Amino acid sequence: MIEIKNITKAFGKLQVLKGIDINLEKGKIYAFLGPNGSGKTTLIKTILGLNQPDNGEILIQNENIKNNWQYKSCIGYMPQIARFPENLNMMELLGMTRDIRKTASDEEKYISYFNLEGARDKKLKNLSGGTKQKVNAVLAFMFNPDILIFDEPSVGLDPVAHLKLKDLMREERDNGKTILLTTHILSEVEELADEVIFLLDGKIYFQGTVQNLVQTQNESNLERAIAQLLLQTEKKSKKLSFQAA
Ligand SMILES: Nc1ncnc2c1ncn2[C@@H]1O[C@H](COP(=O)(O)OP(=O)(O)OP(=O)(O)O)[C@@H](O)[C@H]1O
Repeated sequence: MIEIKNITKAFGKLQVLKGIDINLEKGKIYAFLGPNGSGKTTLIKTILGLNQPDNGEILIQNENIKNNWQYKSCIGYMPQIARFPENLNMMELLGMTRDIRKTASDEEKYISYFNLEGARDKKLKNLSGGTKQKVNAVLAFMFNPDILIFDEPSVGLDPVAHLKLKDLMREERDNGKTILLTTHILSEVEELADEVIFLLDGKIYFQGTVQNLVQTQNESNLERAIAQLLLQTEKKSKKLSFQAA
């Protein structure tokens, strides 16, 4: 479904992605993990065409995404922070998005699912942070895309909305969608992820199931396995800087 081949990306002197190779299949939820600044959002934005990679290529449904904007219609994206035209109300925003996309949409289903009835006529600038995130969720799901990308989706959501979002992700995975998720909430990873992709220092440091990760680190749970991974890499980088000195 998504083939990522040797992607590199630098911002000035900062080499953020140093050669990423992954194949992401249909019907799976992939959780991208890694410390702050490890390149998770940069990789996601590259898949979305919001960043141009310096090298490498990305194929979605067998088509190279370079200079090809049509592929974006098969992706639903829920960003970390909602940024909307503030003077529109929710229905105007959804209507405008529908007019641009010109494809069938099912916003009413998701307005009702996320309990957004009361937000219909309110200006977006006056909505709470969590309500804006729910509007973002409606935008991500309403066109029934084959690929769904969530960047820290639970930030600001109340527990009911968070549960509903997780249920919907599982349902869509079971419908054959490919789901990419970045999160720092490890319980979310344990509950949802079919595979974990751990980014470190611009590379993929681990790819496999949560169970694999826990076993390879010889730990009792995901939190401890991740801590163990980070400790190992800290030791490695200290050793390298000691050798270089
Ligand atoms: N447009 C940009 N211009 C310059 N530097 C950038 C840009 N976007 C990201 N970076 C830098 O690239 C690095 C990776 O950032 P990125 O947001 O991909 O990390 P992340 O793994 O998503 O982090 P977090 O867990 O904190 O969200 C950071 O050092 C960040 O400052």
